[in-house]
Amino acid sequence: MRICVIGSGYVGLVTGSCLTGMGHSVTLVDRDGDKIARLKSGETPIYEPGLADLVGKARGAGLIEYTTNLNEGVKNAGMIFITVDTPCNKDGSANLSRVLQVAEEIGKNIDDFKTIVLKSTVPVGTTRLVNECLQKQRRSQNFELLTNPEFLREGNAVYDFLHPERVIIGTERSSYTKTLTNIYKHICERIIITNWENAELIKYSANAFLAAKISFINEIACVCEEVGADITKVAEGIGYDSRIGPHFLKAGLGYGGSCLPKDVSAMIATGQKAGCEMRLLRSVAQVNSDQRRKFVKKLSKLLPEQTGLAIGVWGLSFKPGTDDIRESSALEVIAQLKELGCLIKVYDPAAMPNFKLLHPDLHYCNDLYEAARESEALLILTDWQEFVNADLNKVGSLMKSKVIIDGRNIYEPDLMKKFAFKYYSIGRQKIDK
Ligand SMILES: NC(=O)C1=CN([C@@H]2O[C@H](COP(=O)(O)OP(=O)(O)OC[C@H]3O[C@@H](n4cnc5c(N)ncnc54)[C@H](O)[C@@H]3O)[C@@H](O)[C@H]2O)C=CC1
Ligand SMILES: O=C(O)[C@H]1O[C@H](OP(=O)(O)OP(=O)(O)OC[C@H]2O[C@@H](n3ccc(=O)[nH]c3=O)[C@H](O)[C@@H]2O)[C@H](O)[C@@H](O)[C@@H]1O
Repeated sequence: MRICVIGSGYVGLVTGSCLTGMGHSVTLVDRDGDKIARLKSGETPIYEPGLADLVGKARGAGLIEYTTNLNEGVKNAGMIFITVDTPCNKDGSANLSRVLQVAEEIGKNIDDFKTIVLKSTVPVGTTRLVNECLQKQRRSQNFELLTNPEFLREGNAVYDFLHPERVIIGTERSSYTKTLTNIYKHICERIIITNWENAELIKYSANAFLAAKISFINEIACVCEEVGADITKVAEGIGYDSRIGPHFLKAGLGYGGSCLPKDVSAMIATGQKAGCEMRLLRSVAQVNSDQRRKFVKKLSKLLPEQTGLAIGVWGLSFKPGTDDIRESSALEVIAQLKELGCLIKVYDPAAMPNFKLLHPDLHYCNDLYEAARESEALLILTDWQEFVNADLNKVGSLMKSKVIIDGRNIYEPDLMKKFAFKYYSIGRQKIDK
C-alpha cells in the first residue's frame, strides 16, 4: 500500500521506515525543510539503533520518499499517519495546534477515500475534534479516522515498533479498522479495537502509570538512604510479585524525555478540566523534579566549596541508546552545577552535538576517561552500557579525588570499595552532613 506519514520525527521516521520493511511504499512529510533535505541526502537525523540501516534499505528498494509538500504526500496514499508533536502548553495541557493544522490541510487535499490514522499522543476528545476539522473541510465522509497510539521507547524504537505487546485502535465503527489491522496482524497478535476516547486514555494512562512507578521507587529510595537499606534490593524483592512486576522500578534521577513529563502534565490538565483533582499525578511530577535537586545536594554535602571545582559528567541524553536530550535530567543538573560555579567536563556517546547547541560553554570530551581526568568528582547521569563497562582502575588513576556520585545506580557499592572510590548512588548510602 502507498502510505503517507506526516511528521518525520522519532515516531514518524520509525513508523515510516518500519512500514517500508513490511513492503509498503512510504512518503514522509515534514514542514522542517532542513530535516527533509538531510533525509533526502541519505542522512538519518536522529540516533536510533537499527534506524539508519532500515532507512538505507528502503532507499535502495525505492520504497521511501521525502517531501515538505503535504499535498504531494497525501495525493496518492491510501493511508495517512499523523505523527506530529504534541508539546506542552504553558499551563501543562497538550498543544494540539500541529495536529489540528495537519487535519485541516489533509481535509483540503484529499479527493478519494483515505484511512487517516492519528498516532500522535493526544488527550481524550482530540480525535473527535480532528474528525470535525476534517469534515468541515471535506463536507463528506470520504475518510475513516482511527486513533492508534504508539508505545515505542526511544533507544528501542525500531524493535518496539515491530514487536508491540499490544496494538490499540480507536474507531467509531469497527468495520473501518480492517486496512490498519491488516498491516499490524503480521507483527502483533493482540489488537484491541475500542472507541476513540478509550484509545486516547489508554495512551496517557500507560505513560502516567510508568511515571508513577518511577516516582514511587524514588520516594522509597529516599527512605532507604536514611535507614540503611538498599533500594536495588527492595525493588528486586517487590518486583518478584507478579502483581507489581520488575519493570520501571529503577531508582535514579527520575524520568525525562519528550513524553513521560509532558504526558503526566497533560493528564493532570485533562483530569482537572474534567473536575478531578489529580493529587497522585501532581505528586508524581513533584517527586520527579525534587530528585534532580536532591542529587546536586549530595555533591554540595560531599564537597562544600564548589566554585572552581572540576566536575566530570558522564551522560547527557535522557536515557541510553538515544541522542535525545529533551527533559533530560542532565539539563537541570548541569544548570545547577553552573550556578554553583563548577568547571564542567562532559561526555556522552551520542548526545553531545544536541547538548552543545544549548550549552556551548562546557568542556566536551572525546571519551569518558577525558571527562574523569583531574576531576574532583564524577557524576553519572545516564546509564549507558559504555559507562558500566568502564575501566575503573583507569578512571580512578585519572581523577584528582576518587569521588563518584552515580544518579543511575550502575555499579555495586562493594565493587567500588575495592577500587577505593568514595561512591554514592541513589537509595543506597546516606551522606552525613
Ligand atoms: N518520541 C517518542 O518516543 C514517542 C512519541 N510519541 C508521540 O508521538 C508524537 C510525535 O513525537 P516525536 O516523534 O517524538 O516528535 P518530534 O518532535 O521528534 O517530531 C515531530 C515532527 O513533526 C513535524 N511537524 C510538526 N508540525 C508539522 C506540520 N504541520 N506539518 C508537517 N510536519 C510537522 C516536526 O517538524 C517534527 O519533525 C507526539 O505526540 C509524542 O507524544 C508516542 C510514542 C513514543
Ligand atoms: O509516549 C512515549 O513517548 C513513550 O514514553 C516512554 O518511552 P521513553 O520516554 O522513550 O523512555 P522510557 O524507557 O520510558 O524512559 C523514560 C525515562 O524514565 C527513566 N526511567 C525508566 C525506567 C526506570 O525504571 N527508571 C527510570 O528512571 C529513564 O531513565 C528515562 O529518563 C514509554 O516507555 C513508551 O512506552 C512511550 O511510548
